[in-house]
Order: sequence, then C-alpha cells, then structure tokens
Amino acid sequence: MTTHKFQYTGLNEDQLTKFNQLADLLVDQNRVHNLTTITAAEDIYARHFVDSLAALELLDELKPEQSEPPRLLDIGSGAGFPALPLAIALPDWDITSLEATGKKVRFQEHARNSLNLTNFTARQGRAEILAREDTYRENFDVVTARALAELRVLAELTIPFVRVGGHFLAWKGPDPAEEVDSARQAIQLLGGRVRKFYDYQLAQNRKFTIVVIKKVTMTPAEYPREFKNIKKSPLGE
Ligand SMILES: C[S@@+](CC[C@H](N)C(=O)[O-])C[C@H]1O[C@@H](n2cnc3c(N)ncnc32)[C@H](O)[C@@H]1O
Repeated sequence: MTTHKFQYTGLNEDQLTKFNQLADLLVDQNRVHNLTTITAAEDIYARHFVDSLAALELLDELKPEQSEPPRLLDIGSGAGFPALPLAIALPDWDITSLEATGKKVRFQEHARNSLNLTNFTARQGRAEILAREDTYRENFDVVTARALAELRVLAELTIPFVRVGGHFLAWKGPDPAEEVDSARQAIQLLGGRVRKFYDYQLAQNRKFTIVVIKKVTMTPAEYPREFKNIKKSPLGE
C-alpha cells in the first residue's frame, strides 16, 4: 500500500480513492509483470496521473452536444495511460483502451474490475488492424495517444478512428513544432487538420504540449497500411 495520497482539484473523494487504488495496483503488479518503467507512487501521480488529466479542460471544450455518452479511444495505452485516469475523472464518457500487449490489457481489465469502472473497456489488438472494423473506424469523438510513435506514424494509426468533426489529441514534449510540421502532409492525407497546441505544465514547471488535430474529411480507404509499410515509409515523405 502507498502511504502518500493523490490530490487533484476538482475530483471527489470517491475518484481520489480510485486513483490511490490504481497506484497501489500498479506498484503491486509492476513487481511481477514489469508494466511501466515508472514505479514509485509519487512518480506515478506526477508522470501518469497528472499528465493524463492534463487533457480534462480540452475534453470539456471538445465534448459534443449529444444525449449519448461521448466516445473516447486511447491507442497504445500500455498500463492504461491516459485511458484509466480519464475513465475515473470522466464517468459520463465512454472510454475504450486499445493495446497490443496481452499482459498490459489484462492489467487494465484487473484495474477496471477492482475500481468498478463501468465506463471503461480494454481491448487487445493492433490499431492498424482494428481501424478496418466498422465499429471502430470513424466511430470516436476523441482519440488519444501518449508516447506511441512520432506524429507521421502516429497519425496513420489514430486518425482513421476519429469521426468527421471529432478530434485526435497527441501528448508530445515541450516543443513539438518541428515534428508537427513534418507530419502536416500526412495529417492532411488522412483527413485531419492541426487545430492548436495546448500547453500545460507538470512539476518543476516542465512544459508539455497536447497537439489537437481535427478530423475534417473521411480517411481514404487505403489507410492505415500494414505497420511495416507505415514505419518504412511514413506518409508525406
Ligand atoms: C511506450 S508505450 C506507452 C504506453 C502509454 N500510452 C503511456 O503513455 O504510458 C507504447 C504502447 O503502445 C503499444 N503499441 C505499439 N504499437 C501498437 C499498435 N500498432 N497498436 C496497438 N498498440 C500498440 C505497445 O504495446 C506499448 O504498450
């Protein structure tokens, strides 16, 4: 059990309890399954929880006006980031996490059941394959990804899942301008437009950016390609 407590303005007691339970589960399971390189509770709070929750203001702004819960897909979520913190903080959103590695998906399912996160689903699979399924392709209001790939590669793995009018949020470092510029053509080919850079700060005033991409037209049927081709020749080269 961790002795420290997670604090975050705007979350209620029940949500804070769930974050503490999640930290305990991660510390515990990480000993056996090597799920994340971040292992101390305080680092989990800062690097996983607070960093994942940096999107809350943006999501409030992007939330569509509709009666059914908005749908968010987190791609390459690893041990569940940012998907699990967002599912705790946003009970009125329907959150799906897509992850290729079985043991990481099993951890996420364990967390879902332990924390009773009824708005959260973990799915094992590869993005470039699932993007061809009707129930996934162009079916999400928001798609997120943190630490998965450089933006030219990432765009092809993520934008096909976003519905036209929805958004893709890419967690990036302090100054992603160059990476974004080299990905602009790829993003456009896939039906997206860079809408804005959302800057935020973590501890010690370290600055990070979420790149916000809006889906403006449907993704052409040929994308995404097989992963080896995406990697070998990223779009827009
Ligand atoms: C560096 S980890 C980042 C995990 C998490 N997003 C985070 O920020 O802590 C990247 C994860 O993406 C998964 N992944 C890589 N390529 C993928 C793909 N094509 N489809 C689904 N998951 C993928 C890997 O298994 C790995 O767990």
